[in-house]
Amino acid sequence: MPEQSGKVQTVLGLIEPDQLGRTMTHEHLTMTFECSHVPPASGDEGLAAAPIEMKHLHWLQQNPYSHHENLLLNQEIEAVKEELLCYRKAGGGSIVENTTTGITRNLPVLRQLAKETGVHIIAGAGYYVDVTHSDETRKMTVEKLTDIIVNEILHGADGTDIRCGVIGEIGTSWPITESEKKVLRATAHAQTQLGCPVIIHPGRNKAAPGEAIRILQEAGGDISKTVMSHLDRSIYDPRELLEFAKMGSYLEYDLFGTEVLNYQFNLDVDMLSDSQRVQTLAFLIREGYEDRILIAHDIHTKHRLTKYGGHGFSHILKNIVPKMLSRGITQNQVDKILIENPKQWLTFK
Ligand SMILES: CC(=O)NCCS(=O)(=O)O
Repeated sequence: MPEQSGKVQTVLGLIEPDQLGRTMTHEHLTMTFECSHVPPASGDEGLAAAPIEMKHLHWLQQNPYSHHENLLLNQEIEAVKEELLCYRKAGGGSIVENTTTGITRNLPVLRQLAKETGVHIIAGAGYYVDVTHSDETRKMTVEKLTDIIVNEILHGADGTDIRCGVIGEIGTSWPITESEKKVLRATAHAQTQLGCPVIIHPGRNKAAPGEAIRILQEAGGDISKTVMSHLDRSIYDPRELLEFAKMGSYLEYDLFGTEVLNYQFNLDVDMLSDSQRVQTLAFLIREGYEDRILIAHDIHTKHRLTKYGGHGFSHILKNIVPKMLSRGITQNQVDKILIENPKQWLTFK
């Protein structure tokens, strides 16, 4: 039985699950997102190249992926540190930092932030979406990929002795590519060996979450210990959502704070507002899924930091929790979503 059994693995070492406290299960503290750059609309090239300024903020909020500098969250370590101190003050305890290979994971920075702020940080093992896979990664067998992921959890990643505490976010596109399928199978095999938590980034299509879960399931993965991220932009129809929920994964609404008219990555999607996210949580609770819900902000660009006029890492604790309570979600259910469910998920079997 690995030493992780019954514990949660942070970048500073193993902790007791009860030490986690309120936990955001899908965030990034340092990463790059150039892989997802969207060319600006014709006429907006000047805005896309201008420094981030108050007078451009609305444009940036609506076009976050068209501004190169906005995609470099790794340049904001000091601002993120300030945010984490505020997060602690607001009652936050832990953050899952699921930056994986391909979007510039930086484990020494995560360890430094954990030491300086007292926030427990759980780092992610594995690989982001196909466009970020190296030729070497693409050529690897499932066995080789499994070994790498297991090693990132048992011994440390990126040449450090800093150990990841969760596999993911494992990136998938739509349709899921061959290289991504291998990584999903390796994820399931590593999870079988380690009894660890897994988190998946689905492609931007309503069929994507189900397909990723099916691949994991066929490879022996433990779906009850797997989180499906980004449901806010993936499955809208209530009946389809309940069909997906039956598959048994955690259901994550992790784009709290994102309010956009056009979702740049898929213009067919009407991105949920925060009010609609809260309504969806209430719906899932009524349908009996309160043990399966997780929430977060998935901050991955500069403009969502308070330094740039954004909502920051404390938005859920300061603004969304009161809204949940005012819409009939009980304090006990809020605590389940923010404390108990993350704890169950993050504890190694
Ligand atoms: C870092 C990351 O993968 N964020 C997800 C953005 S998306 O719009 O939900 O795909």
